[in-house]
Amino acid sequence: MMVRAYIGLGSNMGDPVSQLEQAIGLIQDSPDIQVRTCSSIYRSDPVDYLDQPDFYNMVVELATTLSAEALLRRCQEVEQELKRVRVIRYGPRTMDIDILFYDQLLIQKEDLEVPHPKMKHRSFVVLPLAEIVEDTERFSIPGTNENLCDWVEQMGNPRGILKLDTTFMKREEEKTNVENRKC
Ligand SMILES: Nc1ncnc2c1ncn2[C@@H]1O[C@H](COP(=O)(O)OP(=O)(O)OP(=O)(O)O)[C@@H](O)[C@H]1O
Ligand SMILES: Nc1nc2c(c(=O)[nH]1)N=C(CO)CN2
Repeated sequence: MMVRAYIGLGSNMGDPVSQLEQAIGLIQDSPDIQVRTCSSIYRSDPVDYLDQPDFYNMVVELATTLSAEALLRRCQEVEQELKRVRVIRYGPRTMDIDILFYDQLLIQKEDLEVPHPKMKHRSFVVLPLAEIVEDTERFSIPGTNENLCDWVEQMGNPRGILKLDTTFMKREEEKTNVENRKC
């Protein structure tokens, strides 16, 4: 059965923009996975562990016949192929891939929690997600009474995040507030 899934990608070591591009290429080349839509790339201040470079994040919509567990394994293989180095928890990494949503499923296993538990308050996930979801109000969050539009509204205008103009663009820009026009 073909299922819609959303993944979040992040990188803050090496050449993040090129690594995001490579990760999407590897995912697209996987049997049983199609890349449907990619958000813009967002550059943001690190959260949780602050003493590390800015992150480059994006969200991608997939169509897949893989189970959620098999999709997680494939995402972990792609992380490995990009030589992910992780020394410090929440610290710098060449590639981090999280499964945000897998259809409307609620999964609570030791090695896989979907919807991803931390994403609600992470502007670098919610904003790119809202960019590629057609109707944020109709996008309900499994396990809650909320929809994506509620999350966007609760977030207000987050600081320290910049949407890059072009996907896969390499340009240093001054960080400003991202204007939050969805909903
Ligand atoms: N939805 C999910 N997507 C990806 N990994 C998940 C998910 N839920 C649980 N995990 C588990 O998280 C484990 C550790 O992930 P990782 O090392 O990337 O954490 P982290 O990136 O440091 O922290 P964060 O959870 O804040 O992204 C993985 O081995 C995986 O089994
Ligand atoms: N801005 C930003 N900060 C982070 C990120 C990330 O992807 N983007 N990932 C982390 C580890 O999960 C910790 N902090």
